Amino acid sequence: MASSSPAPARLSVRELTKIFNTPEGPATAVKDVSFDIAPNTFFTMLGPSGCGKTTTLRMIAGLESITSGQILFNGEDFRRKSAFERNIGMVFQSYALFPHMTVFENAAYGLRLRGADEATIKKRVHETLAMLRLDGLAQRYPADLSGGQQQRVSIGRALVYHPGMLLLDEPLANLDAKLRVEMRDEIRRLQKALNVMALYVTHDQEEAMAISDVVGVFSKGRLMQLGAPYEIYSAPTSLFVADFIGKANFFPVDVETRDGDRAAVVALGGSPFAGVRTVTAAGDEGDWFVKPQAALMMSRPEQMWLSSTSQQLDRPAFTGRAVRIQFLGSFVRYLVESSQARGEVIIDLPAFAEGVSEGDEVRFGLVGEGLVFEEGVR
Ligand SMILES: Nc1ncnc2c1ncn2[C@@H]1O[C@H](COP(=O)(O)OP(=O)(O)OP(=O)(O)O)[C@@H](O)[C@H]1O
Repeated sequence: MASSSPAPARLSVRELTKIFNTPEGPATAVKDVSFDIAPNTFFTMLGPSGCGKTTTLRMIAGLESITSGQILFNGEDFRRKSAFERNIGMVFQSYALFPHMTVFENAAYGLRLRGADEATIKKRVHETLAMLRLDGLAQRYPADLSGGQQQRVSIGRALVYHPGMLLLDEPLANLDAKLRVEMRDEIRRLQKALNVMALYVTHDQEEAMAISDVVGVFSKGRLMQLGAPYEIYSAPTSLFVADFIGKANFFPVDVETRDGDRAAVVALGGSPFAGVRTVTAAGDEGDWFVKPQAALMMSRPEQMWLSSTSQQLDRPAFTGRAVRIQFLGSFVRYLVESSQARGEVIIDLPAFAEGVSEGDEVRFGLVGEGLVFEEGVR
């Protein structure tokens, strides 16, 4: 007979929209958001304040009604289930522990609600507290714990009944920087050990990159891009994502010719570069960059070279002035002012550039191709 173990849970969100009625009239917080998350994935919703990530999470949790769209978990329509029936573990920034209950009772809460017997409760709570290295603190009250310990208890409380999905809304925001890094590694370790899907909300892009299998970048209620951290960093599909994730250098260019996805561009001052065009909105399959057309070319700081003006060059270059040189341990950062760039240029090199001091005129350029975006399309 075939094994009867349930298929691992998959999440599908379809054209999810949330419109709030506010005193100023209807306000769209989430607009046509769709994504598919594979079983056991650590998925992070990332974006600036007010972009709709918390509202999306709350709709999945059943804490917020849905204006339109669909949420399917394991093929089941979540709209037909109450928050309780969705069997979700939830962790909040504020911990939300019960102050009058011990650590043990806080952790036991979800099991009691589900009618578990005392022996099961004892076993599961002890297992969970041990996993979170809280075993010695079971009889303490939340007020007698550090912030990090309180957050561990709230994670334990969410995991103890083996939820189908773990939802975390900025869980580390109240912790100091060092503890945040420790806790994010621990959350990731637990999620992988328990094989549970995690949906995580943060506005901290480094945290999102470090913890996630898949990141969804949100802006103004829309999902702008979904991908592995490496993908959204190295192949952003919009100016917004290019700018929001990591550091980026932008150069105004004219598109001279194009061939499929590739463009030959000319920078201000006449230097020719090669670029890969990246599209953003739907519906731009047709003509793009009717030549010559203004665009922006993007490159990451570690995808740049830099040299002193005394060196002979046989490749296209920008010119500028190195206004600041920072030794940052594993790399050296050059901040360059150039009339050919939009804003200050950041160039990260593995070692000091020969013959370049602060204040010197420099030449610099892209290693390989840049990404070319239509200006203004974000
Ligand atoms: N109950 C509500 N009534 C009216 N508007 C709301 C409500 N909740 C959220 N909003 C609005 O919806 C938009 C999205 O809010 P949401 O909290 O989802 O953003 P967020 O990306 O999680 O931001 P933050 O990181 O600041 O929490 C915002 O403009 C917010 O003001």
